[in-house]
Amino acid sequence: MSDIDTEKKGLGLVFLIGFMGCGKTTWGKKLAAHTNSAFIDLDHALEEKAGMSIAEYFSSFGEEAFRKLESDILKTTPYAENTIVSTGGGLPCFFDNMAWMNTNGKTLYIKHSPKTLAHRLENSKTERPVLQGKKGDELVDFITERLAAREGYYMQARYIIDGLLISAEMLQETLSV
Ligand SMILES: Nc1ncnc2c1ncn2[C@@H]1O[C@H](COP(=O)(O)OP(=O)(O)O)[C@@H](O)[C@H]1O
Ligand SMILES: O=C(O)C1=C[C@@H](OP(=O)(O)O)[C@@H](O)[C@H](O)C1
Ligand SMILES: [Mg+2]
Repeated sequence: MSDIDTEKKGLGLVFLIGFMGCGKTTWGKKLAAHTNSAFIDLDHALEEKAGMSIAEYFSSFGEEAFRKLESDILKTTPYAENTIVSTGGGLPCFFDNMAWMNTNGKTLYIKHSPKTLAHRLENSKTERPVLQGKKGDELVDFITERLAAREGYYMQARYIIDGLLISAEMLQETLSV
């Protein structure tokens, strides 16, 4: 298929997955702009529906309720034909969410090392209650452990890319195959 065909057809429904700080939100926005696709960040959709921030939701209702609502929003959001969806880092690892995304769209895992993720997360302004304010070596150790537990889900993605090599063009090319 030529580039022109791909541009006309669009990328379809794409789910970006991976650990907190890997760049799902950042690159989801950029890829959507680059390919004239709609953009949805599921964390943002959840905050809109709940009428509060994720941090507030966690402290009011706990993680179990958060995971149920997150899964519900994933499956009930009306997606336009060409939409880039940035998921929350834990979403693929609960219920049948990963299988659901693979059935309904193309999944792409943005893979990074714990050290890079820790560096990004320490400098990010987004509140992430799962991290409980951890920093330095404690944060690296936490990510190493949590990533090992989650990677079996992430690796079920249809496409897996090295996050250090990412660009909007590279994402578009990968997802067009
Ligand atoms: N090359 C890069 N790509 C994406 N994010 C980067 C990059 N370099 C630094 N960052 C920072 O890393 C963080 C990525 O956060 P975000 O896009 O919210 O990730 P996620 O949605 O996967 O948690 C942001 O604070 C961003 O500024
Ligand atoms: O990994 C996780 O458990 C979470 C990741 C967050 O999204 P990002 O991956 O966009 O930070 C958000 O869904 C929530 O704070 C929980
Ligand atoms: Mg995000």
